[in-house]
Amino acid sequence: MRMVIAAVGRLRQGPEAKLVADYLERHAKAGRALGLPPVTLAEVEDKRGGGMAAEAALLSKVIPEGAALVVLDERGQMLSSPELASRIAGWRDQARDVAFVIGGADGIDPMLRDRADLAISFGRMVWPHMLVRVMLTEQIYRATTILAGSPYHRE
Ligand SMILES: C[S@@+](CC[C@H](N)C(=O)[O-])C[C@H]1O[C@@H](n2cnc3c(N)ncnc32)[C@H](O)[C@@H]1O
Repeated sequence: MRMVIAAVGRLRQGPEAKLVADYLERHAKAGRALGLPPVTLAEVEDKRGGGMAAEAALLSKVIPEGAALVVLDERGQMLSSPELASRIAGWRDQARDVAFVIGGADGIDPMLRDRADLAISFGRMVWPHMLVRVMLTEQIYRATTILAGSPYHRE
């Protein structure tokens, strides 16, 4: 199993990048005993102004073939943290790769969005993509702690 976050745009050094690195490191440590791999971050950037279609083409190149495709989208489903944990455990148990996709300023091209296995919403409000990275990495770490039975997550 591989776990990838495929995101449009480059996250420069700063508080968001620090938080993302911290959650990814915590997930990597906690996930080892559970058979969960570290999450790799694949950033794509279209410098030619090709819009969402060009971004989707770049994103498709970094999404492993056959991976469960999870798009982050305000129109998606609002999962609980235990529900996300159980989805992740399911992909692990099927030895299936998973790719979480975060779009750019205009969102995710409908061609890519429509073939997603799952669309996750962090509420109906639109968040900046770098904050979505922070929230997603925290939720992946939280899911890992739920699977580990550690007290980080409390209902
Ligand atoms: C600035 S938003 C783009 C919003 C754009 N209007 C759209 O239609 O998707 C950049 C990316 O952050 C993610 N995002 C923003 N708000 C979100 C939310 N509430 N839930 C899940 N993902 C969100 C999505 O991946 C989105 O493509």
